[in-house]
Amino acid sequence: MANSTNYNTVILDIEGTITPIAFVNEVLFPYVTGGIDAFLDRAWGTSDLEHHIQLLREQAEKDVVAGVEGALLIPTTCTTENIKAAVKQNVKWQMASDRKIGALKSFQGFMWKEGYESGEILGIVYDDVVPALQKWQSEGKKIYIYSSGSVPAQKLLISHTKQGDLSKYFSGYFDTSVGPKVEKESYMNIAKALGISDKKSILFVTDNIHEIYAADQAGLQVAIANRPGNAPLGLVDPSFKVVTTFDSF
Ligand SMILES: CSCCC(=O)C(=O)COP(=O)(O)O
Ligand SMILES: [Mg+2]
Repeated sequence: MANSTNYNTVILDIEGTITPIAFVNEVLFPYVTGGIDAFLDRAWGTSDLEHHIQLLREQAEKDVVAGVEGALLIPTTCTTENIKAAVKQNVKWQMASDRKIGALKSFQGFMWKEGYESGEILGIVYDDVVPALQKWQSEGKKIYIYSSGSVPAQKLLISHTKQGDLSKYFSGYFDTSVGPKVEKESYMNIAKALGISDKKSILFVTDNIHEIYAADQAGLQVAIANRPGNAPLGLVDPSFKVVTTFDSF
C-alpha cells in the first residue's frame, strides 16, 4: 500500500510501471527488428529517415571512440545497400542489449509512428492506470511521463491505447534529453523545468530501483511499481513504498 502524502505532481515511468514489459518485448521491439528492412526501403531518401540515421551515425562514432564493445559505424559514402545493412546491424545490436540511448530511442519512435497511425500497434496500459489518472486529475494533481522512450514515442503510446487517447491526463513528457534516469541531476532538471522548488511535492513511480535511488537522492517522493513480469525486485530498503497496482494510490 502506497502511503505517499502531500504530493501535487506525479511523474510516471512507462515500461514496467503503466505498461507491461511484455508489450514492449513482444510487440514494440519485434515491430522494429522484424520490420526494419522493409521500413528502410519505404522511407529511403526522405529527410526524416536521413535525420534519424545521422543521429545513429553520430552515436556510433562516440561509441567507437569510447571503446564500446560491438559498436558498429554507419558509413556515409558507400552503396545504398551497404548503408542500409549497417543501419540494420547497428539498430539490432543496440536493441539486443536494450540500450537506453537517445539516437536508438528516436529511431524506434520514428518506426513506431507508422505502426500506431495505421492501427497495427495499439498501446497497452494496466487497467488500474486510467482510474488513478482520473483520481489524480480530479484532485488537481499534474501528471507527467519520464521514460527512456523518446518523447514522440511516449506521446504515440499514450494517445493510441486500448483504453483510448489518454493525452488529456498528461501535462508534459520528459525523456533522457534531461539526463539518464539513473542520475539524480535528471530529476533536479525536471523539477527545475516544471518550476517546482519543493521536490517532496513530486511523486515519481517507476519499476527500476536505480531510478528510485536517483529520484530519492534528488529529494522526490518515490514509489516502486512491482508489476507482473517485471524483474524480481530483490531486497529493497523498507522505507520505499512498493505498489503492485495503482489502486493503492
Ligand atoms: C514509449 S517508450 C517504449 C518503451 C521503451 O522503449 C523504453 O525504453 C521504456 O523505458 P522506461 O523508461 O519507460 O522504462
Ligand atoms: Mg521502466
